[in-house]
Amino acid sequence: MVVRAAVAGASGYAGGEILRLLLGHPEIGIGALTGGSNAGRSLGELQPHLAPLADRVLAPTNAETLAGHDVVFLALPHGESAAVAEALGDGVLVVDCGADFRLRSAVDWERFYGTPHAGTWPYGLPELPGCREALRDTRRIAVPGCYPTAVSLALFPALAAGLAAPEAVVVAASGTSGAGKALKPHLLGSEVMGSMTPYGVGGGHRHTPEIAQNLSAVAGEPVIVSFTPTLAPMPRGILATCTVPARPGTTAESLRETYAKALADEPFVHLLPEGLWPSTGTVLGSNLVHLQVALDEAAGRIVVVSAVDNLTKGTAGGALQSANIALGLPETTGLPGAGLAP
Ligand SMILES: NC(=O)C1=CN([C@@H]2O[C@H](COP(=O)(O)OP(=O)(O)OC[C@H]3O[C@@H](n4cnc5c(N)ncnc54)[C@H](OP(=O)(O)O)[C@@H]3O)[C@@H](O)[C@H]2O)C=CC1
Ligand SMILES: CC(=O)N[C@@H](CCC(=O)OP(=O)(O)O)C(=O)O
Repeated sequence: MVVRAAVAGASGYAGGEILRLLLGHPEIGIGALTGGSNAGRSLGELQPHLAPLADRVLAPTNAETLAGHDVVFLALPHGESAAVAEALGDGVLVVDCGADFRLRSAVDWERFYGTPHAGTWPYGLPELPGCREALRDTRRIAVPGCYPTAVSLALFPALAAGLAAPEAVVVAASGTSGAGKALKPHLLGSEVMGSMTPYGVGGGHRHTPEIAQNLSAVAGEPVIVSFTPTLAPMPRGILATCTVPARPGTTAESLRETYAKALADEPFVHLLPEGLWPSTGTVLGSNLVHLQVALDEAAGRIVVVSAVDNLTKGTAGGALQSANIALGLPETTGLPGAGLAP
């Protein structure tokens, strides 16, 4: 075991998923585990599914408890990462699952998060053009938001190939774990079970500028994004339905060929066989992204549907995939390439 990793926020959903994946990673050993209000409690009490780590006690989250590791995964609320990362020094690989270092625009950051912008780190979505190269040898990684992962991977091939005009409309459903483990009154079982509702409607969701940033970079021009998230009565998973206007000359064949070519070498992002549509169930617990494309000729729009597990490829798996690249390991090491079915 050559690499030692600490996980801050080990009592949360994202931290727990990072640990589940690290338990199966042959090159990374698990060092310190830290929490916030749960510091001092054992992981067995908090994350009983992580049986091999049941006796590990959570330390408080600070520079002392996180020091002495090669990699530190931060799975903390927004705004908590900058101070911790600064105290860790430049030689440590810091992988931040929070939003703090994702956006390039300080104006967008302040508008959507309401605090001063901490900075911008290499973006942990290797499949986006240019991102994989920027992750090699970096010591800082900003893990994308779960919706931006699902949406950016769905639309980048069409925009990069010039098949689509730069106006995306996205409606995406997420499982409740996307909101984290802390108690939220609108997320009680009786509010969520058997019911669906949108939120952040009208451009208010903080993932809107992150999606626009990613798509604009691949399109080479500003992409306007209308994004409507919805909450679905399931613990995990995102299903994103994304549409963009088809440019004249785009055909169903050219669309399919473009996606097949763009994704041919990707280990985790798969264009499903024709006629088969993505479902959250089939990617559950895996680092997979399933896509399907169609040309709606009557509406003149390209339709792309993507499915990801928000906690795996949408957070912890994406974090580990990017960390593998930064550490010089094969990108797929320790990552589940198959989902659970049924
Ligand atoms: N859930 C998801 O699908 C996704 C999450 N993320 C990001 O990952 C990060 C973690 O999210 P998630 O796991 O869902 O959230 P949770 O609420 O489940 O977990 C939050 C974790 O942070 C700890 N924590 C809270 N406040 C503090 C503090 N002030 N100082 C130190 N530790 C603290 C908590 O500790 P304790 O419980 O001990 O108080 C807990 O371990 C967030 O930035 C989130 O945006 C990113 C993509 C998707
Ligand atoms: C269902 C749900 O509430 N999902 C979260 C997104 C989770 C995510 O990607 O997280 P961060 O950008 O916060 O890291 C939300 O909409 O705020």
